[in-house]
Amino acid sequence: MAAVLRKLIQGRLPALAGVLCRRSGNEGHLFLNSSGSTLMQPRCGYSSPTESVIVEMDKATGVALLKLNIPPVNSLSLPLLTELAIVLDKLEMDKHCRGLILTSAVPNIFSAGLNLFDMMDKPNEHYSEFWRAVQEIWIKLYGSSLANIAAINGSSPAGGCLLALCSDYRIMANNPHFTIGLNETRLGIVAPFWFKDTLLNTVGKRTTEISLNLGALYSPTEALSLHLVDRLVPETQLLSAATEEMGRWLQVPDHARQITKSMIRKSTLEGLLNQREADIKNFVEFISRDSIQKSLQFYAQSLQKQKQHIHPPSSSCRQQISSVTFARSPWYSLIQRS
Ligand SMILES: CC/C=C\C/C=C\C/C=C\CC/C=C/CC(=O)SCCNC(=O)CCNC(=O)[C@H](O)C(C)(C)COP(=O)(O)OP(=O)(O)OC[C@H]1O[C@@H](n2cnc3c(N)ncnc32)[C@H](O)[C@@H]1OP(=O)(O)O
Repeated sequence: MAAVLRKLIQGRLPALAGVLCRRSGNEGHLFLNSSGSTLMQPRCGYSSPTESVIVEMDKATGVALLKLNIPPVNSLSLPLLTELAIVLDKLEMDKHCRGLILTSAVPNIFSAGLNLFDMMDKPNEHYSEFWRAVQEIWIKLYGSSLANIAAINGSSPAGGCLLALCSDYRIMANNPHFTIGLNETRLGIVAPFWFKDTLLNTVGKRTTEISLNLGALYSPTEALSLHLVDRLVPETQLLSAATEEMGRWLQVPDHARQITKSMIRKSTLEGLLNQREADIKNFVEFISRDSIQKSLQFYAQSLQKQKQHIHPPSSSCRQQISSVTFARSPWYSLIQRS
């Protein structure tokens, strides 16, 4: 496979030779070194010692089912991101693995996005390490050489939505209680340029403009209409639909699909790979501001207060979800106080 890729890239697609990996420091994935040789490590097994990332490998099909398993909401903490990075590397290095289905083991939640507490009241060194780990996961997932399908079986705000956006295809459970979107502005923070680019590549400029500025969270039906997700299925059929869809992706020879994916995603990946350190510096400077810390604190408190004051949404009325989501915004807290 490495030989085929080398030949194709050196012989027929010289422009692709030497892309991406020189600055990435990532082994495997779609990154090739300047001589066109792959940077994959020797094959090895994989398992997650703490079971916060469950991997079920179907040896017959070469498809790995990866379930995030950090109750209550699969928030992406530094330990989870670190563990996920190790698992992704191992899958990428496994010569038998061709496809990855990403889902959640936590009922009703795909992922609540970045762990708020990793961005609050911490020293700058922690923010820096945390942001590097977030970047790493995006680079590994968005640049993965595996066919990657997200089986979105619950709510998926912010960083959770980003995880799904990294996939090649998104199938969501058609449950009106679930929401998905990049809601960062509602927390008083800003989605970084590479979150924005990933959304832009998926849904186009106008939808990105509206979604990001408003911090919009969408129901599955709305997400489908915006092409934020590709397909809706009843919850009970989600994994079988993802497996069936994976079959379609695996019918294409790996090298052809991988090079095609690399061509399409290369410039977006380079956008971050070319300025990782500057992006980390920017994040640390931004997140450590007093005003941003206050916004995050309001937001985290409002999440906890919701528990005390608002019953969890039990009816099928989507309006209720929207108002709960809005009520969690720090700005709403401020309006309420004034
Ligand atoms: C000039 C500047 C230019 C550029 C900027 C530079 C850099 C960029 C800067 C910053 C960008 C940072 C990017 C961040 C992206 C993110 O991902 S931020 C996280 C956003 N996440 C959310 O908004 C989701 C919040 N959670 C929810 O909406 C709900 O919890 C959810 C719908 C997921 C589930 O609802 P429900 O089942 O009712 O559960 P609860 O709400 O009751 O929650 C259960 C407990 O979990 C805690 N929790 C929820 N979300 C998080 C989280 N993200 N992190 C940590 N903890 C979380 C919640 O508080 C409850 O805790 P408790 O049991 O009360 O202790």
